Amino acid sequence: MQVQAASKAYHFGRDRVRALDSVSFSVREGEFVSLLGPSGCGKSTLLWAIAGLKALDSGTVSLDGDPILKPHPAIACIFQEPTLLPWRTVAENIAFPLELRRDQRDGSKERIARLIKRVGLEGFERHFPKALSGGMQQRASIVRALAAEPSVLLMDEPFSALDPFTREDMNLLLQDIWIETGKTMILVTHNIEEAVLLSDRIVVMTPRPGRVRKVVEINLPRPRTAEVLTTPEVFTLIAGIRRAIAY
Ligand SMILES: Nc1ncnc2c1ncn2[C@@H]1O[C@H](COP(=O)(O)OP(=O)(O)OP(=O)(O)O)[C@@H](O)[C@H]1O
Repeated sequence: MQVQAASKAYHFGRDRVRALDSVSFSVREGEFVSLLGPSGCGKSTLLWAIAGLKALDSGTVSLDGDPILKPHPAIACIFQEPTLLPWRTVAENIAFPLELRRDQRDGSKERIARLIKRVGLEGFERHFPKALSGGMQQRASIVRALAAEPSVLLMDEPFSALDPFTREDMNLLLQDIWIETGKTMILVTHNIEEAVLLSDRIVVMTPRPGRVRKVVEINLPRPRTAEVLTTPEVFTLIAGIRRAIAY
């Protein structure tokens, strides 16, 4: 995945907000990269452009050399809100994107059943979303996103509406899924600890206009647990990232 000189401004009336200014970075296949920065630095704008859901003013996004100008079957997204359809059961919600694409590949049912079990939703397939907790709804969103076997998973603050304990559980689940599936993952977050726990590299962004301030490699062994965040080495790392954001 390649982002090259991505720029975008929003206009409303006579005002103009430069959301992104010549942002460039690349993500290797199978890599976990976080886009980290304060509110308003253009993280969501950038992620939506990578998803093919928002047009850039200039610059390009490409996957294996193909320009991304509209949603791409190899790229799936998970948003802050679970966005499950309230009138469909968990199983029907998960199958929905495949239905829309008329994707009837052999083994979809088995794959979905395996994923449901993997995220701990076995037994809840016939429940409606409102009967599930926020964490369970996001588990269903993860399965829905993975059901069509994308190669890239984009996530826009997927756990920020959850309580801290559930959030930690979800982070560890996501790490396990990343290790098991080897998918390329790009996470938007403003939580430094979350970014350090999960990422191979963190792209630290500046606010208005959003630019790349620095790219930080996280060379901690995996699988990582929350304890990794309490070591002096990681403490220093987090302080450095915090300084980079504040400066
Ligand atoms: N549709 C829009 N119209 C006008 N301005 C917008 C629009 N969407 C975003 N912006 C502005 O562009 C800038 C970047 O917004 P964006 O949502 O991409 O940032 P963000 O880093 O994801 O913020 P947050 O962490 O608060 O979600 C902000 O200043 C925001 O106010």
